Amino acid sequence: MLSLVNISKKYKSLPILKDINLNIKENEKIGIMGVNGSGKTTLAEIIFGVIKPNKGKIIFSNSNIVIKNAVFQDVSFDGELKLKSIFKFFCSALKVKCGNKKISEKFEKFELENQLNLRYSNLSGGQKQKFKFLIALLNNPNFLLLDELTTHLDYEWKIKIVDLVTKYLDTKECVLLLISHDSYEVAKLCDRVIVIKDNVINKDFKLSSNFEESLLIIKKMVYDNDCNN
Ligand SMILES: Nc1ncnc2c1ncn2[C@@H]1O[C@H](COP(=O)(O)OP(=O)(O)OP(=O)(O)O)[C@@H](O)[C@H]1O
Repeated sequence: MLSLVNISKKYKSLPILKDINLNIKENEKIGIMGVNGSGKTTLAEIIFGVIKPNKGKIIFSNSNIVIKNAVFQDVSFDGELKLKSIFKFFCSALKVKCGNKKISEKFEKFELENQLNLRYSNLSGGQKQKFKFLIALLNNPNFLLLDELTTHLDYEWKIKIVDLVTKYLDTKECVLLLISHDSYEVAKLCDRVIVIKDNVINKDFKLSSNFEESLLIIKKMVYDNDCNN
């Protein structure tokens, strides 16, 4: 569906990514892992066209229309705006019909109905994360990037959000790129993992359809834990 060919990125003279080659197939769910500052978000921003690489190209080999949506960890909305206004703005921009009843239903699903008329700046970190995810699903994307999806969420909401993503992915042909430090969500949501280290894709491996097995594979491959010991 999409190929990265010899992608390199530097900030000033500091290399972040060097000659990255990556093929992403239809419907793949890829976890992008690696230590802080290894270049995960940079790679995702290049794929999403937010920033340009210094070298290399991206080839889309699918004629289907790709609706790419993303939840970036640092992207925010105007804090003065109320959630309902932001939501309506996106409905209109994305040409999604949403009356008041539909809006209430969507907000209730994420337990944000009491925040509908609050300003974005008044939300907690977890509520902001849920709201960004709600917006990201508005137009049924078939290419979804989630950057540290559950970072600000408590345990209960982490499980719920992973569940909501799973349900969404079950009903839709969709590529998922999940940037994460969290083995639980990667094992739950992904079928393949790439690890960025020393500016390159250092590991690229498949996960199992069994969650427990996937957790063990991640522990072994990412954290170099020999699970038999
Ligand atoms: N606009 C920028 N200008 C200069 N350096 C940048 C810029 N954006 C990112 N970097 C640097 O690029 C490197 C990779 O950053 P990136 O955000 O891609 O890492 P990451 O793997 O997503 O990290 P984390 O897990 O902490 O979110 C970091 O050293 C960061 O400081």
